[in-house]
Amino acid sequence: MSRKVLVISGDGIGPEITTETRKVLDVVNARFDLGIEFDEALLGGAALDATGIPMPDETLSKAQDSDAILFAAIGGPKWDDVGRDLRPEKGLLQFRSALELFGNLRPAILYPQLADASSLKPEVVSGLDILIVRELTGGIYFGEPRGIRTLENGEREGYNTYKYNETEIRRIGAMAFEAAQKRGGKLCSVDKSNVLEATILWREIMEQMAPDYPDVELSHMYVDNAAMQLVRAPKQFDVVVTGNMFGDILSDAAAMLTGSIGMLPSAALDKNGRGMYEPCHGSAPDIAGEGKANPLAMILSAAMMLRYSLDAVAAADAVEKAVGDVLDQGLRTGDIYSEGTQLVNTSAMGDAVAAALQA
Ligand SMILES: NC(=O)C1=CN([C@@H]2O[C@H](COP(=O)(O)OP(=O)(O)OC[C@H]3O[C@@H](n4cnc5c(N)ncnc54)[C@H](O)[C@@H]3O)[C@@H](O)[C@H]2O)C=CC1
Ligand SMILES: CC(C)CC(=O)C(=O)O
Ligand SMILES: [Mg+2]
Repeated sequence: MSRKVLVISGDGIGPEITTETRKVLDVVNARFDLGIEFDEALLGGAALDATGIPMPDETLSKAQDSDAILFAAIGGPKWDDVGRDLRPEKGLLQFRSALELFGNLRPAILYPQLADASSLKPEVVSGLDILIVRELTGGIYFGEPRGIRTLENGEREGYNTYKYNETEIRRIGAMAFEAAQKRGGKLCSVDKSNVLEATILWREIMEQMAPDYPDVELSHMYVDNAAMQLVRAPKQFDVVVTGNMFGDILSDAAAMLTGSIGMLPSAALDKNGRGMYEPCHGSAPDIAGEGKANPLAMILSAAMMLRYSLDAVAAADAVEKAVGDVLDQGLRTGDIYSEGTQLVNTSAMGDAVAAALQA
């Protein structure tokens, strides 16, 4: 079976956490005889520096020729002034869109060993296991028209367009309903339909779809309340489905329930299940190059890749167990450190996960 993985290490802490994730993948590749072939490509700031654009054609064609993509993160202050169309973030959005990676699964699971690191009290988060399904290639991050224009009175105005069509809503809805069927049978659709027309349609379509999934209990919540409920009583949620921007924001908040943004993996999937696997966090320029980054979100993203795109479930289980083992050993990067545990750097954390896999 062909297993070609394209690795994109990106900017900031990206190369550091990619090195650790490759260590882990190299061990499972050998131990489970997976035959994964790795290739590399540029995206974001690194691509802009090397080629003059943030998403080179070569990166897209390599991605189209791969079974899965493993991506770290892009961006940073170095590229703040390059212009809107050349920004690393623009390259990432173009890449997700070109590959039609519309469904972003962001599981927020609390490892019991990290109960002390969560922003909430242990009794509020213990056993937390929620899945945020974020629409990834539409909504206000992509809507046209957009821009900054000069008005008749001479002042400038920035504007964006929030829109979703029925096809976009139905395909993310189907992914979320199906996920809820496989989990606890509860789906909460998060919108702002008291104000935004695009989400009035969103809610209407979710309601229309519900009878096709009689085993799923559909509810709706406004996004402001959802943000509050997420930090008040997060275990009320099973699967949450929401648009691009709301999902971006709510999943960063959910990360803190699991101890750190450095613990939240994700899968961005197309309609055939081909995926790009990436931590939910960004390039963390404030700690880049210091050996402080937590590589576990990317390592757990690699486990999702093994499970969903490479048909290597036993290897995925082994990686997730190895992460639990190093947490049991008390090893912590700074973002998840608490008293009585052992502070380690990025590379020691990667080494420990790789060693746990060999044990
Ligand atoms: N998918 C991607 O490539 C994303 C890229 N970005 C870009 O990343 C750059 C920085 O954005 P920020 O808003 O600062 O978000 P960020 O997620 O990079 O960092 C936010 C905070 O979390 C910490 N952090 C993030 N990942 C960590 C890890 N693995 N271990 C330990 N601490 C970690 C950082 O040190 C920082 O204090 C920007 O250029 C932004 O556009 C932001 C989010 C996602
Ligand atoms: C460029 C941003 C939309 C990336 C981001 O924050 C994310 O995907 O979580
Ligand atoms: Mg984000």
